[in-house]
Amino acid sequence: MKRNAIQASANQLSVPSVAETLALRAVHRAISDLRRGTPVLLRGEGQALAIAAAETVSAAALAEIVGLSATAPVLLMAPVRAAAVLQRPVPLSAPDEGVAALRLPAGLTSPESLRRLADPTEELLLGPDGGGMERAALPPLATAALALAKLGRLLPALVAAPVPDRDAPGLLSVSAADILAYPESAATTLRAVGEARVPLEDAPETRIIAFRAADGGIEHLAMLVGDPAGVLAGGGAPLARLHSECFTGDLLGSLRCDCGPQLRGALRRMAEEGAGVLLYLAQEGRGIGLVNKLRAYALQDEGLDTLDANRALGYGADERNFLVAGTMLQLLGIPRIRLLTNNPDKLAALSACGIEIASREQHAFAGNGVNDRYLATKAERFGHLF
Ligand SMILES: Nc1nc2c(ncn2[C@@H]2O[C@H](COP(=O)(O)OP(=O)(O)OP(=O)(O)O)[C@@H](O)[C@H]2O)c(=O)[nH]1
Ligand SMILES: [Zn+2]
Repeated sequence: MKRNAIQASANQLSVPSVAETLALRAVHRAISDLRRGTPVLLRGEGQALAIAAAETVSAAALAEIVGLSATAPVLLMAPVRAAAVLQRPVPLSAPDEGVAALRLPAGLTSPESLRRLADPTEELLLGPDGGGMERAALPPLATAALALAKLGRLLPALVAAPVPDRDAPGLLSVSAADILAYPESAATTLRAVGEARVPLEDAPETRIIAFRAADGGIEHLAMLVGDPAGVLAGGGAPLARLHSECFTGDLLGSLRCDCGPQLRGALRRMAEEGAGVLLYLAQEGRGIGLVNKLRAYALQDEGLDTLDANRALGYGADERNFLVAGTMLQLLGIPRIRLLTNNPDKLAALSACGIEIASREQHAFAGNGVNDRYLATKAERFGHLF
């Protein structure tokens, strides 16, 4: 069997320690619990917080949290969403505190009202005065709580109540510090787990290598077109593209974005040159997931642009971590590239991972009438280099 020279080095950089594996596993399990509406116990700094996602919490889970705490639960949200709910600005108590707590009036504690309070695509439940909702003191570990909901690609809104710092029967305990370290820890434990030759319409000489992190999350893919190792051996830099998954654009040909033409265009250009590597990253919707991207589209149809729509949901404009891409290139033995992109963040992130970017290759496609505003926002507000 003929083996690609690059494939041989496509294994793991270093074996994760037992502690690292346990930490990743606990966070991954906690994400699953939040997604199915089960409460989770956050622990750290001698404190503990019982949380459940507002989007999925059941009446039984709410009762469980209430039963564990001496105080009434509060609603944790991104400040921008809290301001929309209260219908007045929410000044932050510290410059980097990306979370606010709201006291829940008695009439607003059903799972249905919590879900609606969390979701900006729903009609506001409250009157113009905020319906009796008030800010509350921020409980401990609130930042990690919001981060966990985001890792679960849920709306970043949680019911939360401080509880005694000891195990609670039936609830999974997870360390707040492990949650905050998770994106980086997961990226550094990637290893190649499967590969095959997959001739593509646009690039017949293509191999696909799948990478999986120790958390067992969704795999990232590398498409090796032609012979990138040969280009490197000759002292050159192969073409490379970091492509974040876009179900609607890549698979369905959605006109709302430029992902489809960018994906096929990159593969075609690599095939024409005889070499290239396309990293297909499991970062749907700039890292907010497909469901939230659909919500963001609904908000865009009401007038917000792509950046403000993300923020209205409580997410950042771009939640991606490109360390996964840097790690994959290292595992593939590709330390030097010519990067097809218009996004300055990708250049900075790969350089920070020690990848040498020999040049940036522009990767722009004409608007189609539907995506013109999206492309304009990328240029004007994301600083894309068109
Ligand atoms: N949240 C959100 N994500 C979107 C929207 N439109 C497209 N996306 C996602 O944006 C990502 C596209 O990213 P990339 O193709 O890497 O594009 P980019 O960051 O503009 O960088 P370059 O194309 O390299 O210049 C995909 O994950 C899409 O699903 C949108 O309106 N909202
Ligand atoms: Zn897209």
